[in-house]
Amino acid sequence: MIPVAEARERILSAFSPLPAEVVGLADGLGRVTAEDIVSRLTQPPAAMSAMDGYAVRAADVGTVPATLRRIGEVPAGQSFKGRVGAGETVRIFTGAPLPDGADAVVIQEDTESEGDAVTVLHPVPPDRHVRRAGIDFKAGDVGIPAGRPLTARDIGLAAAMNWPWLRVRRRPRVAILATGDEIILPGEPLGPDQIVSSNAFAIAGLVAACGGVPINLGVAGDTAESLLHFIKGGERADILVTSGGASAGEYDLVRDVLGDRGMELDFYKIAMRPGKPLMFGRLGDVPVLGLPGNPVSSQVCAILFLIPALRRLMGMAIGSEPRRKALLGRSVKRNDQREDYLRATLSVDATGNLIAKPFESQDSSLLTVLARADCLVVRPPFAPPAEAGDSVEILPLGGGVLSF
Ligand SMILES: Nc1nc2c(c(=O)[nH]1)N[C@H]1C(S)=C(S)[C@@H](COP(=O)(O)OP(=O)(O)OC[C@H]3O[C@@H](n4cnc5c(N)ncnc54)[C@H](O)[C@@H]3O)O[C@H]1N2
Ligand code: MOO
Repeated sequence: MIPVAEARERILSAFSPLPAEVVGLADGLGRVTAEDIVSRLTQPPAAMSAMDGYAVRAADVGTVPATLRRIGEVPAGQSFKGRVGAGETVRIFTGAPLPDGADAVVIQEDTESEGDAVTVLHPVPPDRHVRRAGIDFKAGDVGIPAGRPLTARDIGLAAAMNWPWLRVRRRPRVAILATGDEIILPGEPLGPDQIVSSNAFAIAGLVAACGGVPINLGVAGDTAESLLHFIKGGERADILVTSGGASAGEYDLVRDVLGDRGMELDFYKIAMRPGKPLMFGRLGDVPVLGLPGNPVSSQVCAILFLIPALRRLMGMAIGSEPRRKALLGRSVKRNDQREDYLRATLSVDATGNLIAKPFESQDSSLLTVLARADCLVVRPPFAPPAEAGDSVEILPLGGGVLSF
């Protein structure tokens, strides 16, 4: 059994960023930038009015009331051809360029006008209600760095920087194969002793949520023939993920069958609970991640190992997962040699502390517990017993809220 951190490193070292592709801006949401997005323009391109009112020379309205002569107007999208001289003003609108000579804008509510005479009732300092050229960004500025999954806000910024298309990483194709004679698909007629496949669907959801393309290969039976037949569908994938058939029984064939087929095994078995019989190897050009069959083991391993692999394929930085600290909501026993990932709820107590309360049962078959968990409490190998109130490390789980 190798430690969790080593398994993660070995998996990561098998992946490098996928080639880039060009997508239309509107299709960029969630895609990962393959290069810095550099502005093609300066924004605003010139000094602009932030208000509807009058462009003035601040020096002219230091003492009020001050009556100025209106010499023209400038709506947004046009520019004033002349120059504002002493005692003069130009009617201006929000988003219009400030005329030469003016250095401030008086909002129209602070003026009275009669014919060409505009009386300013309140003084303004230079630059009041003026947005100077380039205060948002300048041509050549990096707006969005490479390796960032694009939010709706980023798309808006890229559009403002005048990009109709973007270079992003190709989405990783993840072939997912469930295994087991007892496994059927949701909705199929259910025979006695059969189990409905949840793993492949949960993994597919995770892949899609992370920006990958899940390819569901179906369910292989517990024979070499069946496995070999089904894995063919994974040939053009960026990674093949299997679920089940990973442990010690006579029907747990994945490692042996893929081995006979030429898979180079990198490692098998890690010091982790749930997820001990994790396997990683390479079949031809395709990395293979063999997840255990137990549903919680399968999903927790996908969170810990498949997500970082996808991030690397998409050229994203691989930091450590977003781990945080919380206080235990109940006591836990000493840990053995396997790093433990306990399913737990998160809440905030009356004094504002984050409380992680592990579920009483941590059996790796319990899908209800996993679905209701807000985080995983990480217990290092050989951690001593811990009491309610002790500080622990947690790995928050995403909760159905779209990131925008
Ligand atoms: N003698 C030993 N037995 C087991 C060991 C061991 O070290 N020695 N390890 C245990 C651990 S830990 C795990 S985890 C499981 C992993 O088993 P497999 O990967 O071989 O998985 P299966 O036997 O195929 O299935 C286990 C369990 O999960 C259900 N399953 C399988 N696929 C799916 C699916 N797609 N959707 C939902 N549920 C699925 C399957 O019906 C079984 O109940 O092995 C222990 N045994
Ligand atoms: O590792 Mo198994 O995943 O303990 O159930």
